[in-house]
Amino acid sequence: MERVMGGGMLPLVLASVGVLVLYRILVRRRPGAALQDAVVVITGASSGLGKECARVFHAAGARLVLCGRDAARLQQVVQELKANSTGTQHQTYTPSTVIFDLADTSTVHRAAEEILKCYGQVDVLINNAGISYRGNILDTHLSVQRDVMETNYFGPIALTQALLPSMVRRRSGHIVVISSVQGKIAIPYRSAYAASKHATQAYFDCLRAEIEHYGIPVTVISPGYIRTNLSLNAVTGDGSKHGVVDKTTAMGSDPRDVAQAVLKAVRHRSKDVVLAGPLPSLAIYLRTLWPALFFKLMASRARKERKLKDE
Ligand SMILES: NC(=O)C1=CN([C@@H]2O[C@H](COP(=O)(O)OP(=O)(O)OC[C@H]3O[C@@H](n4cnc5c(N)ncnc54)[C@H](OP(=O)(O)O)[C@@H]3O)[C@@H](O)[C@H]2O)C=CC1
Ligand SMILES: CCCCCCCCCCCCCCCC(=O)OCC(=O)COP(=O)(O)O
Repeated sequence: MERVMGGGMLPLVLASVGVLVLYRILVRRRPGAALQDAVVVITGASSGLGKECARVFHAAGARLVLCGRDAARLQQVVQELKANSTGTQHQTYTPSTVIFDLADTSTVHRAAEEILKCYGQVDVLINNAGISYRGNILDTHLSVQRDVMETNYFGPIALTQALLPSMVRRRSGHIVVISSVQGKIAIPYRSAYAASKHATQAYFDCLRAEIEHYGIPVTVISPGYIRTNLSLNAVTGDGSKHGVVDKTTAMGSDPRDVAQAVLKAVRHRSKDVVLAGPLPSLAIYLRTLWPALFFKLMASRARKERKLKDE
């Protein structure tokens, strides 16, 4: 009897694996949703990943609303996009800009109204803007913990909540947030940043479940290190700028590749995407499956960082 079952199981397992592989190939090959004429709002579009997202969504024919705090830098992005419009496969549009500070949630409602006035609707909101932090919890002012939370968490959720009713009315739209590997694992000397990204992950996971029945997908994207100004602009425990391009940042992924991955995730309405190498990905699994080992590794990482600082 056992031999009969064993002999019968193998083809079944092989067939299941075959179906799974075929499914994955087909899913990868799906062209995904078209973005021609879609109204795409990108926060933090003046630099780094946001600017590269602006490039790829513009080239895909989206009508962009670019957001940031610095009008001149955003205008520069608009000029660059206009200059690169010729020869693209799709019809392209000159982006609109809306200037506001995400850390000042009292202005976010007005900004949302301004965003909606641009094209009368929002098809994709990409919450990308953010700042990072470096510091030791013992020496970090509570105001710094709060400020990072305002920019990375309260700002994006205020903007999302202000734009959501118009999406619900149309039963159409897509909410995207750029989180981080640090939204899934917390590493030493990043408390404010990791906490803000964990909060982001939790909020948007709740939102996904709550608005699924309106046909509005929620995509959380968690990249590893990217070559941008993030570490340069990071704040320290006393609120001053870190002002250094860290080695990890300098050796990170090309923001153009990450922007292409964001485009793909939007087209495929992916729910949760980790864009990182094998070690961070392993660390994410370890945090859930073997937390004791993960905590040991993080303590050792903290020891090493302390030693480097003391030298
Ligand atoms: N670089 C990396 O290694 C990684 C980055 N990420 C995430 O990617 C996202 C983009 O960061 P990245 O491109 O790397 O960094 P950059 O510093 O290059 O870009 C950050 C952007 O956020 C905007 N921004 C910052 N603070 C505010 C604010 N208070 N109000 C409005 N806009 C603001 C900045 O605009 P301006 O200053 O012009 O107003 C800038 O355009 C962030 O959410 C970050 O956490 C995730 C994983 C890794
Ligand atoms: C049994 C063997 C297990 C091996 C497990 C290895 C564990 C390695 C730990 C890896 C930690 C990776 C941290 C990655 C952090 C990251 O990518 O963050 C992205 C950012 O948001 C960067 O922001 P920052 O301001 O920190 O530059």
